[in-house]
Amino acid sequence: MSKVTVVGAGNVGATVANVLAHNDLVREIVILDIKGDLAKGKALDTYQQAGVDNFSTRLVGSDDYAATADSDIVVITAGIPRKPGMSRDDLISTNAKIVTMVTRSIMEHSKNPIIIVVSNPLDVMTYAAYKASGLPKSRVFGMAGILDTARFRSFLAEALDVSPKDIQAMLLGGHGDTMVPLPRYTSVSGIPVTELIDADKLEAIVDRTKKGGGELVALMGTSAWYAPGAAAAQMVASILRDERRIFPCCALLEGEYGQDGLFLGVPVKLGTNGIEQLLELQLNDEEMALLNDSADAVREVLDVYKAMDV
Ligand SMILES: NC(=O)C1=CN([C@@H]2O[C@H](COP(=O)(O)OP(=O)(O)OC[C@H]3O[C@@H](n4cnc5c(N)ncnc54)[C@H](O)[C@@H]3O)[C@@H](O)[C@H]2O)C=CC1
Ligand SMILES: O=C([O-])CC(=O)C(=O)O
Repeated sequence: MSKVTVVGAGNVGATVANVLAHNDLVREIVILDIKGDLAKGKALDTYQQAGVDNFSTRLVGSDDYAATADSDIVVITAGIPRKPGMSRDDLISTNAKIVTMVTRSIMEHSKNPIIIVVSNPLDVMTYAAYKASGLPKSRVFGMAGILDTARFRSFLAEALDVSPKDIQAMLLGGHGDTMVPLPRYTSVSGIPVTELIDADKLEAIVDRTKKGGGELVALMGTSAWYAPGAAAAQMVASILRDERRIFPCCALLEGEYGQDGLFLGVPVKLGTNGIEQLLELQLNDEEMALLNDSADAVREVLDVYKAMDV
């Protein structure tokens, strides 16, 4: 049994902790937030759910990094979420400082954790955590692709009147409106999705997926948390159980997909050591062009980060 720290006791962080506690595969979850009482309250509330839902995971809330000592996995959700009218990239000046500071503090108390970044703008915040941690690339990666494919799958399930469980999908690129859902790698119980739905309808669903985060921000005035929190918890579970599941995650590319020195969403295998393998798909020209556009969009934000003094 292991120890997991979730940094940020807000909407996403509290959901990650809650879902993970229900999985009952972690000895202790520490929720850390600059708002110490909020962290303590969310931890206490979730632990009081243990008697109702029958799990053994202990939960501790704190604003002191000493409580995070010897964490096996750290999920970073600290930072501001966007409001209607903002893009994820607008969060960079605030969140780059937060993610960098959080990562340094974590590394003072845990020698060799696996870090999963959730804070936005995701691809660049994952880069920031990688740089601040000094950890190998297999141990620092970001959550976005599970969420984005889950949205794609839910829209397809609704359109086809089938269960989202039976839809397998893949998606590449940055966690922004340039993300690249891949219909050619999407199937319903093994049946290519392109055989089941009109091209026009599929295109509309791809477009809705790309803007899926913004749709929720417009509805709620802040960004989503249930699906994002569950997605990050699913990554933790694959690592702790050494399930070796293949998920689209934000990973450092060093030549793969023609990109170098950029964190971008690609399929990876998650096991005990973090990223056990990065899979390179045989993309056609159109898919590759879309991925290159997405990489260019991420690189623009990365350049802003690199020019910052964090
Ligand atoms: N990668 C993805 O797919 C998703 C990313 N996000 C991102 O996750 C982040 C968190 O979103 P929410 O939980 O909705 O926000 P929230 O505002 O509910 O919670 C953020 C928490 O971070 C804490 N915090 C701020 N600075 C801190 C610091 N230096 N140390 C420790 N804690 C600190 C705040 O006190 C707050 O409790 C946002 O940046 C959001 O854009 C949200 C959904 C999906
Ligand atoms: O849209 C946002 O700002 C939060 C996020 O990344 C998502 O829900 O996909």
